[in-house]
Amino acid sequence: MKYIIGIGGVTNGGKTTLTNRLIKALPNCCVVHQDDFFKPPDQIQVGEDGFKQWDVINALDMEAMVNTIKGWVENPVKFARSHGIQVAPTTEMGPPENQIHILIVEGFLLYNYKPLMDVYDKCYYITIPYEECKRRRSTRQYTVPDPPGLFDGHVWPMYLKHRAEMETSCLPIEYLSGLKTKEEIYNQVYEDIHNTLLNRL
Ligand SMILES: Nc1ncnc2c1ncn2[C@@H]1O[C@H](COP(=O)(O)OP(=O)(O)O)[C@@H](O)[C@H]1O
Ligand SMILES: NC(=O)c1ccc[n+]([C@@H]2O[C@H](COP(=O)(O)O)[C@@H](O)[C@H]2O)c1
Repeated sequence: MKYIIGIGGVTNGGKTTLTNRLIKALPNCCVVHQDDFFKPPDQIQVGEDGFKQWDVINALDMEAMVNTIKGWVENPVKFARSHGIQVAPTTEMGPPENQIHILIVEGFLLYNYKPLMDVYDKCYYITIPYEECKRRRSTRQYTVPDPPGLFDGHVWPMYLKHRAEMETSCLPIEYLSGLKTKEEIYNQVYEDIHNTLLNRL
């Protein structure tokens, strides 16, 4: 059985932190990070506001991201092996039809791109309020550092726009408060996934 989990949400909400905890705990679990698909800086458009437009879907090579996910869907064992992830032997997992393969797709713009909308079996979305987001973001080092004013001029307005867009889609999204402790968020999600997978097997 294949199971694809989306961990979306606002920048610095705690997506990577949660994902890293889950991949350690879940069996045969691979991950695709949306951040790995950012185009190089010279291909990022500059908006009328003078800022490079990093927080839009065009800043990402979404075709490559979709192809990576398709690669996992076609052959999760091969995908895991080529990414250095140990696959449990079939004997440990029971018959092949009971073998679970999990893919976590993590990123800030997961639910705003049509070709990806129906790949997820479960959609999580982490939120934190403006002040906390700005505080966490101010300590974060990206490959390209944020110029002064980027958060208020581009990052936060784009987040609000994309979130509103996402909410008009029919995706069943489970919201998580990124203000809870890392442990609480992990426990909540782990239990949820665990119960869902037990019911499906
Ligand atoms: N539940 C949490 N409570 C407080 N700080 C958190 C929590 N989750 C993550 N952080 C911190 O917030 C920052 C961004 O976390 P990260 O997981 O990289 O976010 P994202 O992948 O959503 O951008 C890091 O410094 C991380 O330690
Ligand atoms: N990884 C990169 O190359 C890069 C460069 C510039 C900005 N960013 C920022 O990354 C953010 C998304 O990633 P997080 O959700 O991990 O914060 C966006 O808000 C974007 O502004 C990433």
